[in-house]
Amino acid sequence: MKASMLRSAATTLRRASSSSSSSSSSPSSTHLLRRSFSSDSNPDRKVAVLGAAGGIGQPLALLMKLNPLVSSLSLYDIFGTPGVAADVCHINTRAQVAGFMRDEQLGMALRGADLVIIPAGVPRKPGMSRDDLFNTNAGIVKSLCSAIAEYCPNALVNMISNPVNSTVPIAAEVFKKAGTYDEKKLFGVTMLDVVRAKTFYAGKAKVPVADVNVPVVGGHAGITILPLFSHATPKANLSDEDIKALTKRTQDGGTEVVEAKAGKGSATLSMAYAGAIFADACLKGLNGVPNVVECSFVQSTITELPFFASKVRLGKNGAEEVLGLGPLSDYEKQGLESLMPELKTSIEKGIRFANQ
Ligand SMILES: NC(=O)C1=CN([C@@H]2O[C@H](COP(=O)(O)OP(=O)(O)OC[C@H]3O[C@@H](n4cnc5c(N)ncnc54)[C@H](O)[C@@H]3O)[C@@H](O)[C@H]2O)C=CC1
Ligand SMILES: O=C([O-])CC(=O)C(=O)O
Repeated sequence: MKASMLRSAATTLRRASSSSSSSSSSPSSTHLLRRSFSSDSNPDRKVAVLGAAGGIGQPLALLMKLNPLVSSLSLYDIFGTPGVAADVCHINTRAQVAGFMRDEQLGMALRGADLVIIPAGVPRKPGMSRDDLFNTNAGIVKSLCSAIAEYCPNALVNMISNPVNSTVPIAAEVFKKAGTYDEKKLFGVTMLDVVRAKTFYAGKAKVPVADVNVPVVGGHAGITILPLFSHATPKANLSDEDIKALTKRTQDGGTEVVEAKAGKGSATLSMAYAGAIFADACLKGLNGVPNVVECSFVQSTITELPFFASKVRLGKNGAEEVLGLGPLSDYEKQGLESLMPELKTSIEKGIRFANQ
């Protein structure tokens, strides 16, 4: 790629990144590209991706390889990882890449990891809900989390596998049983909801997308996804109808992609982007960068539910602070009330499964 083309790609990505909900400058693939060519002065960090040969796993592996905060990138799947690792490792950036396949190599993939990202499991087809994935993905997540407890109990875990509203509680229970649970280190990745809310808001409000911040709270399925457009910046004078339409589109964003892919899976590229941004925020937190704030589904006391997505301050130990919801509009209050029963059921389903 010519230097001018690279500069232009980096500029586009930098603009996208500056719209993060972080109260400081948030990371992004912008950074990932721009800083790929800078010095290796950051501390060593090992990142493991479980499900690395999949639709999300492959582009996520690429984006993590571009991240200068990563010194070691471990790619694990039940098949296909030697090819993905051979491909990605030719990129002339800092991270040393290794591919691992099948159960017997899972320990090696995980040992020493600072951050484990889990996009392993089946995606939706049209007509399915995320909860329809539970029967397959719950078992996958449970066994991967048992291995994390054994081989890298101190790692941060970024859970992408659906249904996130249940897989995060499953992971928590597995870690509790193993005696390794630290609520600060377990994150359900809801960043794609934030990415979508920002994109849709910018389009409707006609403001530069790079400047937009929108927190998204609750969970990660249908009405449990609650974008707080009353907190959106820059402020815009949108009608109640506009806000309703934006909320619905954000809640149905995953389904929009599932239907467009017509049986070939769900969001992969936008999810890899969102996952890479969230992982980068976690690494920045671990490295002591101040004021890194992103939304995530975490153990929480801000509502009566044990897990809830909201803004989280990331630090050296993971989730240093779970931020409250702040004032809500009447429409958001209604949305919050409506989502609680469904989210409660999904959380309890995960906890029950893990304790069977
Ligand atoms: N949190 C979020 O916002 C989003 C979550 N997702 C979820 O991410 C998951 C993955 O989606 P895709 O990558 O599109 O699916 P995919 O089917 O393309 O890839 C999944 C990968 O997981 C691997 N896998 C299966 N069992 C495994 C195990 N025990 N250990 C390691 N790897 C294993 C498969 O071999 C495959 O390569 C799905 O559950 C999907 O619903 C998707 C989009 C957004
Ligand atoms: O909709 C799905 O099944 C995948 C997903 O979680 C999303 O795209 O938000």
